[in-house]
Amino acid sequence: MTTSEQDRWSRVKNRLRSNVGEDVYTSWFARMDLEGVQDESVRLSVPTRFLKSWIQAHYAERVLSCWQAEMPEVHRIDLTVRSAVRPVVQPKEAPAPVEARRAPAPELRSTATAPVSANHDALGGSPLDPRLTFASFVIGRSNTLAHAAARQVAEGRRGDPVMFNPLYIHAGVGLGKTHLLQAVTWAGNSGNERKVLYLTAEKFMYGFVAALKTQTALAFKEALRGIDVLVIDDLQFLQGKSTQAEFCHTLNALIDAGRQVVIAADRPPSDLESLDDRVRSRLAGGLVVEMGSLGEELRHGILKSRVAAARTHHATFDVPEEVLHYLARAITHNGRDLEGAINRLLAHSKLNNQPVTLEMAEREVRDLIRPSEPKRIKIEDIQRVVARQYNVSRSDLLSSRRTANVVRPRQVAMYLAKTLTLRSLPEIGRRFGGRDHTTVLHAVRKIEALVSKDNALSEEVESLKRQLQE
Ligand SMILES: Nc1ncnc2c1ncn2[C@@H]1O[C@H](COP(=O)(O)OP(=O)(O)OP(=O)(O)O)[C@@H](O)[C@H]1O
Repeated sequence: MTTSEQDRWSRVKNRLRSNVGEDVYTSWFARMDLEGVQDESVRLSVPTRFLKSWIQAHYAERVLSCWQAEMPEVHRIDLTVRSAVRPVVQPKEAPAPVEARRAPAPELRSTATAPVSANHDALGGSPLDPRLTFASFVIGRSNTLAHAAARQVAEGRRGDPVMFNPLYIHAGVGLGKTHLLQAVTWAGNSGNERKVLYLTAEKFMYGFVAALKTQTALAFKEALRGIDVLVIDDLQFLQGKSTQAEFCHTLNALIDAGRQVVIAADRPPSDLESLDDRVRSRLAGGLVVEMGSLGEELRHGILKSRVAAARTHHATFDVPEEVLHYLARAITHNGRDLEGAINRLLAHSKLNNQPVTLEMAEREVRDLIRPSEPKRIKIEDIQRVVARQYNVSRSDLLSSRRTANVVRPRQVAMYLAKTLTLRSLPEIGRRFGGRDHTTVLHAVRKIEALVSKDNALSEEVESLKRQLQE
């Protein structure tokens, strides 16, 4: 490549960087090379097929226009996968020991077909519950999309194009994240064709720390990257700079190598405040799906499926329809309480040798219902729900930005914090990026005045309240 071509390429890259932003640039373009320019076409290369198809699908136009800004005569970009155009040159020096020669994160293509069982087994995924499968997962309005995406991932075969990567599922406590992730793991592993590894973020963290201590970190990383589908649960618990850096490498390496990553957390990527910006943007770059609260119909379905599961071991156990309806209406909190209720009815009817009745159910699950206790709403929940409704991030709400699309949602969130929680104005101010209590008071008054005359806003606020109180 001539010096002038190199200079031009640097300028195009700079344009691209400012066009797409630093995060996107680093994730997708940092390893794109110029192979040559001929007449009207430019040849670029990337190290993996996945990068190629992603850039073609999402950024082809922008890459072309950045080139055209430098060279108007360019009308075509040919993007190739590097190994196909530039054979890897073996180093001349004496061969390094095998461990040291292992490829770092970006060159993981070489592990694509490597046998991984030994290391994979050594990795030891987190334990799986045999009951948490697709067969026992009940589909309802709030989880249809998450279920469909998870199924699609589970049914993929080695070598299939990966449609959304990572698949990121978030939901509140007990709404079925672990169930869905373990279902993906069971189903993915059942064909024995792919290696699917399920890890909680804590296990990932401790596995890495333990590996570092026993000097096996390299083998651990290799093993981790040698699997086809990595499933990570409870990502909100991932902490520590070096673990996060390792997680980021693993994520990039797997995604670039066309392997699937599935993640669950209790909040969207933008709210994982302890994670580095680059990781967050990479997480948000796949498919992010929220599972909402369990509606009554879904709760009823879950109860039914729990009873059916119990009956496989206790054939005489039965729960009348009216009891199921009562429980589905009364236990609104989460899936774990539904499971607990059925377990109690089962224990009670077995131990006392009595059939389940409505009266027995009311007595046995009383503490799971807490009818008079209003749900305690947290300021973070308000911020999360408001941010989602207005399509801004939670950090926007806490920031000092004063654009209209952020100011109004922030005022609504402050108003809800004042009306739905017992927090004082100064406390609310502190929780909204360290604002003064007079700012909160102004927001509360403003929204109070507006809802009395603006029907649309009043409906929005009511809908937010319903979502928070559900
Ligand atoms: N759609 C569903 N179908 C069947 N069971 C469900 C469903 N949603 C939740 N459950 C059940 O509710 C219980 C809690 O679900 P799970 O452990 O998956 O929640 P989670 O979202 O991972 O919670 P946490 O945030 O506490 O980890 C489990 O027993 C699970 O089987």
